[in-house]
Amino acid sequence: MSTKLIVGNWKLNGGLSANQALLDGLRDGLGAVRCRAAVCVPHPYLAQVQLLLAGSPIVLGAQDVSAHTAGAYTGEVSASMLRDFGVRYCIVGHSERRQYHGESDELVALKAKQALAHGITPIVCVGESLAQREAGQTEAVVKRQLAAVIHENGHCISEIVVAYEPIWAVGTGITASPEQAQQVHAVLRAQIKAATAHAERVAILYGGSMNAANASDLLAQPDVDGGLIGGAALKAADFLTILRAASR
Ligand SMILES: O=C(CO)COP(=O)(O)O
Repeated sequence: MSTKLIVGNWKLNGGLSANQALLDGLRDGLGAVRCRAAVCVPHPYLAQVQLLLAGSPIVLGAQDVSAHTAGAYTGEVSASMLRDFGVRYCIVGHSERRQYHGESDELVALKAKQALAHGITPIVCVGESLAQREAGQTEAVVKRQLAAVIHENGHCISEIVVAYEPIWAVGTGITASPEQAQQVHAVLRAQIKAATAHAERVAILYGGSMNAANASDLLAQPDVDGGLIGGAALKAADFLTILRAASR
C-alpha cells in the first residue's frame, strides 16, 4: 500500500456553517497534498458535504451503516442510502459504537458486508482497552475483532480498510508510540495475508490522538498505511498538516 490514506472522523460535531468553514479551509491548502483523503461526516450533512466536496480530491465518508437493507428499522440508515449521496467509505465498529451501542463483532461484520455489497469501502475499527493491554490481551482482542469480519466477508476481504484504534488512545491525547502501533499493525497484516492473496490492497490505518505533531512518526512505520483522525480533523490547519505528512 504505497499511497497513504487519511480519514477524518468528525464524530458528533459540526453544523452547516462550521462544515462550510472547515471545508473552505481545507480546500485552500490542498495544493501539496498527494495522499488519499476522506471525511466521515454525520448523516444529516452528507448532502451538504457531497456538494462542497465536488471537484475536490477529498472523498465523502459516513460513520455508521445499518446491517439491514430496508424495512422496519427506525433510525437506521442503509448502505444504499449512503450510496445515493456518493459515500465511498463508511466506518464500522468504532469503539464508541461498540461501547455505547453494544455493537458485537458479528454485527460489525454484517455492517461491513452491507457496505461492501453497495460498493462502499468499510473502515473496520479494532482496538483493545487499557485493561486488555495491561492483561497482555491486545493481540487476541484485535485478531478476534478482525476474524469476525473476515469470516463474514472472506471473498472480498481485500476490499476493506482496517483501522487500529487502541481505546486508551481515542480522544485522550495519549497516542500509541510508533513502535506500539507498528507491532499491532504487523499482527493485523499477517492475519489479512492469511485470508487473501491481495493483502497488499488493504490499508491499515492508525487512529487515537493522531495529530499534526505526531503524524509523521506514526506514518513512517512500515505497516501504518494512514490515519483515522478525530479531534485534529476538526481544525483545517491540523488536518492539512497530517495530509501533508502523509504525502511525503
Ligand atoms: O476515534 C478516533 C477516530 O475514529 C480518534 O479520535 P481522536 O483523534 O480524537 O483521538
